[in-house]
Amino acid sequence: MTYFYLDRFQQAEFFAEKVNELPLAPNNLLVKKRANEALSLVAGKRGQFDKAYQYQVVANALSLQILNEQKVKENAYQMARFDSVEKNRENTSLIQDHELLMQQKDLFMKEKSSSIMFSTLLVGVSVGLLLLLISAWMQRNQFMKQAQCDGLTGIFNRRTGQELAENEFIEAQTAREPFCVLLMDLDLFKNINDQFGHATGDWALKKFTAVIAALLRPNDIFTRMGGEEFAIFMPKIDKLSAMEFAERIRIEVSQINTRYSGHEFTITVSGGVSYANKDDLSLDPLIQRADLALYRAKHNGRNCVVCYDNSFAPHTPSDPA
Ligand SMILES: Nc1nc2c(ncn2[C@@H]2O[C@H](COP(=O)(O)OP(=O)(O)OP(=O)(O)O)[C@@H](O)[C@H]2O)c(=O)[nH]1
Repeated sequence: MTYFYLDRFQQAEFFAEKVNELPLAPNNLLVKKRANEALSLVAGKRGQFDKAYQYQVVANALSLQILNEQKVKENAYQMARFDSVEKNRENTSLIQDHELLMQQKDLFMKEKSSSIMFSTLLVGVSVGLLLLLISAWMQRNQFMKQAQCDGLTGIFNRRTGQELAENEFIEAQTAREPFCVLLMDLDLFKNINDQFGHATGDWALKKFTAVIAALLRPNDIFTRMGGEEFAIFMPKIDKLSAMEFAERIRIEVSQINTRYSGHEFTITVSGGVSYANKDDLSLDPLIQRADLALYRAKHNGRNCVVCYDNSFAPHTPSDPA
């Protein structure tokens, strides 16, 4: 164009032709348009109006193409902007969703931890209560045992043993079943205490109890009546079997090895057996008769068993056995 305005048409035409030969790439559109305009002007100056017109048409077409290119670029730019705005919006929404999720997660974790705390507390309180109940129950059992049993030997004390035996006796009488009592008294026990001391006497009482406990039947009620006097209340056993059992006890006791007490001595026991009559209304007369038999055993020289019979008391009720 510069050459054209300097009236150097030939040079203007030469360079415009050169530019016009460039390929129809988007970067070349503008220069090609200007080249065609220059060629059109040159042709117009030379009076070649047809040619000028054609160059002008090409220049216009190129202008249009340039305009289209710009529009396409603008559209692309707008689309890109729109995309970017849309992506930003999506990002913001995603971030908000994420924050919401995190808050929900936080809430869930808090709820979970408080529920775990509550469960732990509940389990702790339950276990504590259970332990308290168990210890109360064990204490109750211990108190009951202490109230029912003799502290030294662990067998029933007189009150409990006689109470249990009384019930068994009434049941036996109602069912017309036999019932026997064996009263036992350790022989010359005072001598053991005096010679070897009270602790050895205690050892002898415990050993004596253990030996007899091993011989008892499940129904027998073994009782410490007091001091060195013991009783076995025997439901469902006749006087013959009761005598055999008493004799067995006597022998076993006489064979106790006392070496483990630290002293060597002999333990013997005397026994009195009585049996229930149909006229007996309570356990007391049986115990009294067993006591008489025991007294007779002591009188007979100790270390023996005597069974009560009518000869002890000629005026007592008749003996059906
Ligand atoms: N070590 C000890 N001795 C006891 C216990 N209870 C009673 N005794 C003693 O037992 C002895 C009983 O003596 P006595 O009643 O004279 O009778 P015994 O010496 O066994 O003579 P006999 O019964 O006639 O054979 C007393 O010395 C009491 O102190 C006890 O729990 N432990």
